[in-house]
Amino acid sequence: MSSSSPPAAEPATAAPEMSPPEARLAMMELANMIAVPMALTAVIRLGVPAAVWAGGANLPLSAAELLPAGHPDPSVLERLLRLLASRGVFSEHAADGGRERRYALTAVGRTLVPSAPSGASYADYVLQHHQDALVLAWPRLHEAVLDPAGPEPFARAHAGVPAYAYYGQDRDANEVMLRAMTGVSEPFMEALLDGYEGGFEGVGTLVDVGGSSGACLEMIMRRVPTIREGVNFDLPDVVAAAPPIAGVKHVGGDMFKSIPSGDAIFMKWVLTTWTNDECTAILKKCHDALPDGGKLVACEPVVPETTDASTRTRALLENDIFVMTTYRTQGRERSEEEFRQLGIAAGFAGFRALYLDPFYALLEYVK
Ligand SMILES: C[S@@+](CC[C@H](N)C(=O)[O-])C[C@H]1O[C@@H](n2cnc3c(N)ncnc32)[C@H](O)[C@@H]1O
Ligand SMILES: O=C(O)c1cccnc1
Repeated sequence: MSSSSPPAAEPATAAPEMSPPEARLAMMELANMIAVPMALTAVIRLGVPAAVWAGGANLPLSAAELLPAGHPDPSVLERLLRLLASRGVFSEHAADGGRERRYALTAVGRTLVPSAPSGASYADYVLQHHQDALVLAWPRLHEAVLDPAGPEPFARAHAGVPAYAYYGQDRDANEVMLRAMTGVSEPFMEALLDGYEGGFEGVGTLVDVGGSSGACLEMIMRRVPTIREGVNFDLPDVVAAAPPIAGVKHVGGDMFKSIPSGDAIFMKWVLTTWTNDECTAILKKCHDALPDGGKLVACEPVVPETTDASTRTRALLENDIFVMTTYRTQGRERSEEEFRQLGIAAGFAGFRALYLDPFYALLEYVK
């Protein structure tokens, strides 16, 4: 997938007229939707995806086989697996003449198993989003509507401490965040590097702003050997927990104050969490750190113009509300035009968007 225009929207199908019982059923499903991510979190905490995958075997296993021998009641786990099979995470197989249900991972379920040497996967992202500290913010979502200029729900739930500062104060939360970002970024970076051929040509020093563990930078440098030096720039507490990477210098600091200079800047999933004014401030610091003609390569979700029921639209709109709840009420997914305008406000002369992946777009700003 590589294009300068976003993936086509699903044809706008008029919502079929539902009978009252069908409508009540649809609302019953929505009212209990929390069961899906929490069942997912539970099976990950229990190590189920890795046990089923078993190094690539992916043989259908029963709940009893997934639990320690002598477990008093495997039916509790089986109920979670049935729900997740109905949601496409597991495939269900009948065994023992239909008396036993067994479960293997689908393609969706396989995203929960690490595919890169870091050992991180989408399972870490699921765990990050459903840890107690983040879940506590959700019941306060309506307060973001009533007080849109006030603190975001996460800060309201944590005595005014915003999420990034909270991670810095809590070793476990910091570790979970690093793994979550790595787990989501690694498979995307493969797609980016396949589609953005020549994009880093002529770059000797590349700075990753908000680079977290440095996993993205490591992948870029493995594929583009002409980059001699990588600078992984993030908050001091974050780089302190990042693993050493050959050719990469971890630098702690604050992107609102100053950003290390380089031939080009990479920045992934940073702008979405900040307000328009904060984004302009970050982009201005990037502009200052680049030579004339230098590029900022940003990767961010771009919100679709149309509203439909496709998986892509739902994933993007749900993530927009996650950002509103966790990072900033006015931090948000933006349209391509909004990203272009942010670049102009910061002094960038050129802009283009490439759609190399259904979730993230590549936004290229040229000084
Ligand atoms: C959502 S994460 C994205 C991580 C990584 N770029 C990726 O996509 O895998 C945003 C990153 O921005 C970093 N960050 C937040 N505030 C920052 C600041 N003031 N200066 C530098 N980095 C910051 C966070 O610590 C975090 O690692
Ligand atoms: O964890 C997330 O979903 C996330 C992180 C940064 C920016 N937007 C979303």
